[in-house]
Amino acid sequence: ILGGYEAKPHLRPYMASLQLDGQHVCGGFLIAEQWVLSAAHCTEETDGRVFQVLLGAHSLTEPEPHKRLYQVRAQFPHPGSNIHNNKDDLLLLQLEEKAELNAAVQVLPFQREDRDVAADTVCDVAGWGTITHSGRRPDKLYQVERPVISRDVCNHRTRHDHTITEKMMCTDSRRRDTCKGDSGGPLVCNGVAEGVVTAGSRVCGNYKKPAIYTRIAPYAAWIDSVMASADG
Ligand SMILES: NCc1cccc(Nc2n[nH]c3ncnc(Nc4cccc(O)c4)c23)c1
Repeated sequence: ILGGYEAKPHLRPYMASLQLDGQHVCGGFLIAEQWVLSAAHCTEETDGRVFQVLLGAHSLTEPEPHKRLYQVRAQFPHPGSNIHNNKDDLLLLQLEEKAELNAAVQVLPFQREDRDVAADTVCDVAGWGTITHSGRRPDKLYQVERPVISRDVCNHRTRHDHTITEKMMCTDSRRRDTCKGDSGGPLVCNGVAEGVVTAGSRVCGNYKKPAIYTRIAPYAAWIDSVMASADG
């Protein structure tokens, strides 16, 4: 998160850190007791290894009462996701067991009504992604508020040049923005998860490249079908 500030500990009890060998790789969030939603692109440099999911955390390193690392039983990237574009950039992770819910571990509802969030709506996004252009990684969760920008503005030739589909949305990226390691985290508007951070052009903090999110509502049926079909 660039241009943001340290979050209040455990006020975002749905936040997940997707880790490999104890290293934060991507964000994610709890959508059901045994399920975390994130971004498919997060599996790109993992050469087939399965994530571990840290829940109940504010600090990535310090001991905290409700912090717990969960094993992942299975990972389900959206079948339409691919490395060449941002389409269908969603990843469902089934935890090895149901997460123990408490003050620091809670589920976040996601939007099921497929209607665009109005431009200028101020939403918030949090993550353990880099907090400087030089790539400094925080130990604590950071957050930032960002206004939604219309798809027409985001698709302008000088911005994302008509690559933003009706299953994506954008927020202004002037100075305050998402960055490396924030992918997979939720864009929360009025207490509901409306989008999932996708890296897009990977640029951070440049107003000419607004932040891009996969809208969740268009994928509600896919999410429900994967959760219903998986065992347990
Ligand atoms: N703002 C959109 C967005 C959301 C999520 C991730 C991303 N960026 C990135 N995702 N993956 C990456 N691998 C390497 N570098 C990256 N961006 C980067 C790093 C240092 C300085 C800088 O200006 C940009 C990214 C960008």
